Amino acid sequence: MLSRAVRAVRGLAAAAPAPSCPGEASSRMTATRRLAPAASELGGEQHRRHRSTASSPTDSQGPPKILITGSLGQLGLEMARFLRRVYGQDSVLMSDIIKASRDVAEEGPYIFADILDFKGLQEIVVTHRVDWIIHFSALLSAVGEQNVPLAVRVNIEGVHNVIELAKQYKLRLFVPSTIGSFGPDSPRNPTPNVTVQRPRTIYGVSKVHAELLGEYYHHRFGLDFRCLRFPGVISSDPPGGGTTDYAVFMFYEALRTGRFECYLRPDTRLPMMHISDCLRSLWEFMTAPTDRLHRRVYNVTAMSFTPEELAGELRKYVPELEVTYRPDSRQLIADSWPQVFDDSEARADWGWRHQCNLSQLVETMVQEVGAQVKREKPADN
Ligand SMILES: NC(=O)C1=CN([C@@H]2O[C@H](COP(=O)(O)OP(=O)(O)OC[C@H]3O[C@@H](n4cnc5c(N)ncnc54)[C@H](O)[C@@H]3O)[C@@H](O)[C@H]2O)C=CC1
Ligand SMILES: CC(=O)[C@H](N)C(=O)O
Repeated sequence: MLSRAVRAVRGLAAAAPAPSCPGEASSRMTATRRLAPAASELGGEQHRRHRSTASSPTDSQGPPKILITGSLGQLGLEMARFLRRVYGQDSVLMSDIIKASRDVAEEGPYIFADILDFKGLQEIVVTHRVDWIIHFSALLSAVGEQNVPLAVRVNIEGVHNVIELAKQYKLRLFVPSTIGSFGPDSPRNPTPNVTVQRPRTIYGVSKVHAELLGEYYHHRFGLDFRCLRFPGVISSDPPGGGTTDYAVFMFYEALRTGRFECYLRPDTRLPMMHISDCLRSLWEFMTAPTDRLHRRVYNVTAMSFTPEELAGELRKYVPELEVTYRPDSRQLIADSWPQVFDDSEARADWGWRHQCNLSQLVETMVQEVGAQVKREKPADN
């Protein structure tokens, strides 16, 4: 089965390795232009640079071997599909602590990896000759508040393990951060790359910890640590228990029932991004030449909207959509987060550009969620 993200690139030049948001012809042209040089770099200078920082200095050719932790979550599965398209099926090792479906297991290598088990991770890195780790395992903002001790272990101890491993074996390490690493004392509109960060969730605290530790290991030990602060990521895969998840749920409920009860107020503005932009930003950042990176942690975003603005756009496809609002504890979290994210440093330093705007995002989600909802319905006899 082709992934949703990969399906989204149909129509782009075959050489283009990354998914893009389906939209106007002009944005497809831009995607093709931007991606073609990146694809050609894979066999060239940039590719060799990957390997020169990797575990074995004698490997001067071939794609990087990439371990993704927490790869059965909302971002991990699509990231694995994306990177397998770029580097080949066997170059990407998916891992998690839950059992993969048969379909996922058949797509490429999948192994058990608990990020709390340092020796187990060490064995994986050595046995599979890992070059990059993309560390996705985490408890997100809302579920983190439900189980703080577990969030501390997974989000903080887990980062200690992968960071130490990356240092020992000279791996390139990506750890995502989030708009949730900011708090009520941060400027919210816009929120710059460097500003006050006093988050009020264990999720946010753990992400600030990861950012600072990664920067420290970079400066102290030369670790190739890379971190993007993502906004709410929207895809048709089930989200993992965050505050921005309402935006995904709205599509499902609109297309299933025409009604949606939102747990945030209608005017709650939050930064957001379609998964195709998220995956591409990560890959472009991971392959950016070191001399372009003036920082190790960058904000990235695509848009900001409120629940009522999203509902307004969605009514172009579901005119009868009724949305009611019943704010719960997630409102408090959202009220402390950025409303508009300033990602100008990522744009200036390594050329970040989003491709998917609100209307394109809604069009894509309506198609994908619509197809899923259709499959849920029992077939007519
Ligand atoms: N989805 C979003 O909107 C955003 C996500 N991020 C970050 O991106 C990363 C991935 O996010 P999602 O895919 O949405 O999360 P998710 O909640 O969907 O997936 C997280 C995965 O971590 C795994 N996991 C939990 N405990 C583990 C352990 N002990 N060992 C190994 N794996 C374990 C879970 O089984 C799950 O598959 C997270 O670090 C998150 O903070 C950042 C900003 C936005
Ligand atoms: C923005 C995030 O980090 C995540 N989606 C959450 O809401 O917790």
